[in-house]
Amino acid sequence: MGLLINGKWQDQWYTLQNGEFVRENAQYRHWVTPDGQPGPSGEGGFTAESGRYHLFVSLACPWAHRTLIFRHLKDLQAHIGITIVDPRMLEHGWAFSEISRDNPVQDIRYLHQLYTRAKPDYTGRVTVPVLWDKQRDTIVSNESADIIRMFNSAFDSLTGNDLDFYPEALRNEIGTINEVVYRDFNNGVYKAGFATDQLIYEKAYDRIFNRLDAIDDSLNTRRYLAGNRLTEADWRFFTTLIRFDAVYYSHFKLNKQRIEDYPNLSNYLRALYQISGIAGTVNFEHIKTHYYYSHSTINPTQIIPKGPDIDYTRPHNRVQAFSSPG
Ligand SMILES: N[C@@H](CCC(=O)N[C@@H](CS)C(=O)NCC(=O)O)C(=O)O
Repeated sequence: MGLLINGKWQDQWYTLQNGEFVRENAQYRHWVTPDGQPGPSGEGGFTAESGRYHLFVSLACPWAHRTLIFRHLKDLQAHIGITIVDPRMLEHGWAFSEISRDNPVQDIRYLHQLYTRAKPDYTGRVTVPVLWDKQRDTIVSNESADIIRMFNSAFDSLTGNDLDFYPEALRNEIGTINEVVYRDFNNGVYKAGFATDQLIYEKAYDRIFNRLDAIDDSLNTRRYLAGNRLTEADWRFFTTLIRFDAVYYSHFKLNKQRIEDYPNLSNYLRALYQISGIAGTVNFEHIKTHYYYSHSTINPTQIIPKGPDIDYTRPHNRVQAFSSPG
């Protein structure tokens, strides 16, 4: 675990601010667009082309997981390759192991070498996911929220897949949901888990379970977070939800209750998991290994729990609950 300072790797744990983990903003915010025009941020010149871009991901990471889900939902597998890092993130940070022989960037062992290849004096954290441009030999984006939006539409004319998880009419609603779900849940679990101050931990814990209670209630009348349509808001929520009972409940001390114990959330989670191809993006071995083995300040023995034993393929009630009577 560490970061780059002026292009030099330093092995160190997160620097907290008065006991609180504060996430660093992603530094690469360019956009792939259909014609290479600049997107909402960064420079232009990143035209959507088959085989030009490559994703570096961890199967453990909830942020990287979003990009894998969108690569699948939008039929981008044949157009965008992936390299999966080793789940154990230790003194060199994310590293490539024998499972990542398909790395298009040769002669690198660690992800930080990809960052310094793009910018030799890079200063900052070295995170997954990374969307890499093989043609310009640089990073397009290391922000999952942007990458899923590019995947949602930029390659549509190549794939012929025009499924839209960020529909114009729901954008305000999706934005509002994303903001609170990020603050209280996606990032909230890290705030609780990495806290070195009791009150900071308890504040994050309360926010998480208040938010889960509210969403569980809202799922009584809404099939998905933004109403009756499946959107990016659900997929951003899903990647934290699916890790909760296996990791966050115990490793991050979020043990008020499990997602399994929520009537609506547990069914909603299984419904998303059972959408075609999604289970294939979920790898509990990588997920558990990463957190329990890499966070040695939290789990110094590096013992990885065997359980839990939850069957996400068992039936859910979401279709039945939302089919109109008669
Ligand atoms: N804003 C980024 C956050 C990505 C992120 O924090 N990834 C974690 C893994 S789950 C990481 O690579 N952490 C390494 C580090 O912070 O040193 C995104 O959503 O893409």
